[in-house]
Amino acid sequence: MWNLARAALKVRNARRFSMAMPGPCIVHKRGTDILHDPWFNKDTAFPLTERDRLGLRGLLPPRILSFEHQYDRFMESYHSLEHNTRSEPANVVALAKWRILNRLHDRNETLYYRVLIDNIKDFAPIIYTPTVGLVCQNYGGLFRRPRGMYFSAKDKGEMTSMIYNWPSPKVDMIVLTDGSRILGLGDLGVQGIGIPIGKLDMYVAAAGINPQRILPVMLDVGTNNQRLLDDRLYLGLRQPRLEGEEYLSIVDEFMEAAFARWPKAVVQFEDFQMKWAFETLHRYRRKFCMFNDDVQGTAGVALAGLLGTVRAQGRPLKDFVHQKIVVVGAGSAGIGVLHMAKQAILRMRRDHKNMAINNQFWLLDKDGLVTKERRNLDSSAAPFARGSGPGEIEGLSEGASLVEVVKKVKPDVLLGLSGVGGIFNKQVLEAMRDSDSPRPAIFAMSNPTMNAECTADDAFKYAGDKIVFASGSPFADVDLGNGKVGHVNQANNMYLFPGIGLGALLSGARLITDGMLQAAAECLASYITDEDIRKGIIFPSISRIRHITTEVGAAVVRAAVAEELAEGHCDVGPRELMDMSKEETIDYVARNMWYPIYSPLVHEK
Ligand SMILES: NC(=O)c1ccc[n+]([C@@H]2O[C@H](COP(=O)([O-])OP(=O)(O)OC[C@H]3O[C@@H](n4cnc5c(N)ncnc54)[C@H](O)[C@@H]3O)[C@@H](O)[C@H]2O)c1
Ligand SMILES: O=C(O)C[C@H](O)C(=O)O
Ligand SMILES: [Mg+2]
Repeated sequence: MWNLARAALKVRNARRFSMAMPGPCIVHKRGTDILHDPWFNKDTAFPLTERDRLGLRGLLPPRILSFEHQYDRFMESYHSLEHNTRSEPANVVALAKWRILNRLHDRNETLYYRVLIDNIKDFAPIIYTPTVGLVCQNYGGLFRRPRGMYFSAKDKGEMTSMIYNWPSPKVDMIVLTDGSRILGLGDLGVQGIGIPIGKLDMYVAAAGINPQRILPVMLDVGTNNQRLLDDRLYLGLRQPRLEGEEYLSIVDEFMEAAFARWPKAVVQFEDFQMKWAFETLHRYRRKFCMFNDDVQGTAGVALAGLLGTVRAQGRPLKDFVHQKIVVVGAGSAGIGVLHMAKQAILRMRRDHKNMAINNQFWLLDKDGLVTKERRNLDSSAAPFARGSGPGEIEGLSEGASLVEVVKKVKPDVLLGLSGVGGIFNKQVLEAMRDSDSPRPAIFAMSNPTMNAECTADDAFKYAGDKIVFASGSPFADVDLGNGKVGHVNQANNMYLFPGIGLGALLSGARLITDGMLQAAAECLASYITDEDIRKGIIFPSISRIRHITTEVGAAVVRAAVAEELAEGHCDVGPRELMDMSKEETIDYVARNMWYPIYSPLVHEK
C-alpha cells in the first residue's frame, strides 16, 4: 500500500517537475559566486553544460541530481528531523524546523520556495505565525546571515544613496516594520525583521511575487524594551525610540528613497504600534502605493469572517446589520475591523447618515468597556464608544468587564484582537452559550498561539458545539466525540495581504483605495460554499492560498480599473485591463505569478 502511494506520488511529482521550460536567466557572475548566491544556486542540479559555461566544473560532486530528487532529499531530511525531535519540547522542535528551512532559504531559493509552496499548510506555521514570533524573540542568538535592509536613525540623510546598496534592480513588494508591536509580543526592536521576512515569504508562496523582487525592511529607530537594551546580543540601536517629528522624518526619508528608486513598488506597513500605524497610513495613503496590513488587511479578513458567520446562522447576508458584535482590543487591528464593518453596514443600509449605526458594536480595551464617559478617550476609539440612553443596555457602564458585557449583550460574535492570551476564559466562554445567536462565533485572532484569547479546545468545551471558531494562529480541529468535529478556521490577514499587494502591483494603481480593499474582502467572503459554511468552515484551507490570492488579486485589479486608477503593468496597458472580463483578469493575474523552476543560466560580463 505504502509503495503504491509512493509510486503514485512519484508520477505526480514527475509531471509537476517537468512543467513548461522557463526562459533563460542572465547572470553576471561565475564559479563559486554563483554557488553562494541563493537566487541562482541549483546545488547538485547544475547540468554539465551549465557547469562548463559558468566555470562550475570541479566545484561540485560529479553526480547530477534532478530538481525532483533534491526536493525528495530535503523532505526526507525534514521528516527525519521531525522524527528525531518528537520527544523534545515544542519550542525546540519549532526552532529546529525553522533552522532547516532557513538554511535552505539561504542556500537555494528556488528549491526553498518550491517546498514552501507544495507544503504550505505544514510550513506556514514555521515561517509565519506562530514560530516566526519565537524567531523574533530569539533573533540575537539565531542571526547568521542578513536578509533584507536595515535603515536606522543613524542613517538619516543617507537613505537615498543607501537604497542603491540593494542588489536587485527591480523591487515589486516591500514589507516595512519598525518592530514596535510584533504580533502580541510587544516592542522587539530590530528583532522584528523576522516579520517582514515571513510576510514576504507568503507573498512569494501565495501571490507568486518573484523572490528577486521582494525587500524586507527594518526601520530601527531604537527600542523601549529595557530587556533588549540590556541584552549583550541585541543587534539594534541601543537607544530609546525616536518620537514625534524625529520619528516621522525617518519614515518620510525611507518612503521617498524607496519610491525614488522603485516608483512602481507596493509598500506594506506591518506591526507598527497603533499611534504610528494610523498616523503613517493617514500620511502616506494618498501619496504612495501603500497599505497597513494590521489595520486594513485584518479588517477585510475579519469582515469576511463576520459575513461567513451570518451565513452559518442560516440568515441572509443583509442580516449583518442586526448582528451584535463585541470587539476586545481597541488597537490598530480592532479599530480597523470596526471601521470596515461599519462601512459594510452603511452600504447594506444605503443610509450614510444613520448615526445609530454603532448600536451593534461594543468595544473593550485594557480598561474594560469603552464609553463616552471614558477619561482621555482615544480619538480612534471615540466613534465606537457607547453612550447612554435608548439603544444602550441597562447596567453596562464605563469600564464594564468582558464577562459582564458578554452576559448582558449576548453577542452573535465575540472577536479578540487584544494580544492577551486566555482572556476569553471559562466564564466568558460559558456566557457565550447564552448568546442570542443560533451559532455564536468566537474569533480569538491574537498572535502568536500563546497570545490567542482562548484555545480551540476551550472554545468548544465551554461555549458548546454549535459555535463557529476562528483563531489568528493555527489550532488543530477539535474532536467533539461521536464522530463530530469542531472546525478550526484560521482568521489571519494572510488570506488578503498577498492578493491586495499583487492586485495593486498588476493594476499599476498608484494608490490603494477603500474600494480596492473592499473588493478584496468581498472576494474572500464569497469564496466559501454554502455547504462548507454549514459545517462551520468560514475560511478556506491555507493549502488553497495560491488560488485564493489569484482571485483576490483579480478582484483588486478590477476595482482599480473601475475607479480609473489602473495604469497598467509592464506591457499590459490600462485599456487592455479595462477590456478584460472577470475570467480574463483572473487569467492575467495567474499568468503573472512566479513559480519556482530552475531556469537555464547564461553568463554575461
Ligand atoms: N489574526 C490576524 O490577522 C491579526 C491581525 C492583526 C493583529 N492581530 C493580533 O491582534 C493583537 C493586537 O494587535 P493591535 O495591532 O491591535 O495591537 P495594539 O497594541 O494596537 O492594541 C491592543 C489593544 O488591546 C487592548 N487590551 C490590552 N489588554 C487588554 C485586556 N486585558 N482586555 C481588553 N483589551 C485589552 C489594548 O488596550 C489595546 O487597545 C496582536 O496580538 C496581533 O498579533 C492579529
Ligand atoms: O502576522 C500575523 O500572523 C497576523 C498579523 O499581521 C499580526 O500582526 O498578528
Ligand atoms: Mg501584523
